[in-house]
Amino acid sequence: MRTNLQGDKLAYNTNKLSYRHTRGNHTERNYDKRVENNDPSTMKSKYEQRGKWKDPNPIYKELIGPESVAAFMRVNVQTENGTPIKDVEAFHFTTSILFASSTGGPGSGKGTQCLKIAETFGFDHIGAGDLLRKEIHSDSENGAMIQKLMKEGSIAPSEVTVKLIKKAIESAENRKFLIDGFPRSEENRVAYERIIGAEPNFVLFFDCPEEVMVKRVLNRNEGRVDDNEHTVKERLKVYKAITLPVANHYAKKGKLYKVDGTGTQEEIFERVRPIFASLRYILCSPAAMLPSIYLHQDHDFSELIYSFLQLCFLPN
Ligand SMILES: Nc1ncnc2c1ncn2[C@@H]1O[C@H](COP(=O)(O)OP(=O)(O)O)[C@@H](O)[C@H]1O
Ligand SMILES: O=c1ccn([C@@H]2O[C@H](COP(=O)(O)OP(=O)(O)O)[C@@H](O)[C@H]2O)c(=O)[nH]1
Repeated sequence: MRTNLQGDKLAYNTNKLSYRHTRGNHTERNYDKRVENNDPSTMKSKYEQRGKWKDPNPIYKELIGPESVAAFMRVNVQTENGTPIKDVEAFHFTTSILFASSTGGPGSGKGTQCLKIAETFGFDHIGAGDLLRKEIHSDSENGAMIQKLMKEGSIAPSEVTVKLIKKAIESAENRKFLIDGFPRSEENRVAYERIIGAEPNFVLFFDCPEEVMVKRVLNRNEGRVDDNEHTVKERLKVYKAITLPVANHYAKKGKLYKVDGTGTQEEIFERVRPIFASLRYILCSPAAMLPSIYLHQDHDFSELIYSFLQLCFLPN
């Protein structure tokens, strides 16, 4: 038995801190058993023996980094009688910032779906094209140049777009961003990583046949300078030559989530929803995730969490 700074009796020694448990006993024997059962390597081999082990979905590997898990532990470690241990480093909780991106051809439905995602799952929606259009209408020094490039179906200089995205991120209160229609080129991607200092945690890709995209663009009717037959042809060329390779880059990293972009808006959203539904559970309610797992100070918690997620929430 040890005491902390407030004089509370700690249930176990420092590397056996008890984790608040809604059921069961906090006896030392019970605790040891639980540590053994929930130890990542034990857990993995147990499920491997049963032929049930699958590598976790890469989305979650990205999201639940050791940093957020460590913070999670600090907040939740408690004494035997349930009062928080106050000499544990800090009581703040920091979830990793989540950056999601969407890509796909013009008219593939990115904007429409991203708005629904943002509304349903509490993301800040940052439309790269929207930011550029605002810039055109704000009479900024770059406005005329951006308008010319848009009309040609080309891509604006990366520095300009990334700085606008950065500003939008900085002025948002949220920690979850959905950056729509970006990155559109390899140069965009590199500039984003350099200026923002992060890469998207995952990228949604709306897969849509060309004729469907063209039809949607020509019916968009929002008065855009680039929604005409000539420009849409140019945009499709740019998309195939310059944007698709970036999507392939993310695919190789296991970050690309391809969504069939045909059908009604509702049908598409039902394909997107499961991806974000499980994310929401993880991001909004980390404390709800691990009600019965004891944590061991020296462990790499991320593996433990991956195992848990894999067993409980992931469909495959
Ligand atoms: N599933 C859909 N079926 C029919 N029209 C759609 C669908 N999704 C979006 N649209 C319409 O098609 C146009 C292009 O969609 P948008 O979301 O702006 O695409 P993107 O952002 O990829 O260019 C818009 O007018 C939108 O209302
Ligand atoms: O990161 C971006 C996003 C958009 N655009 C420009 O804005 C236009 C419209 O893009 P948006 O995503 O709004 O529409 P979409 O092409 O998907 O219909 C593109 O063709 C580009 O000219 C750009 O240069 N960089």
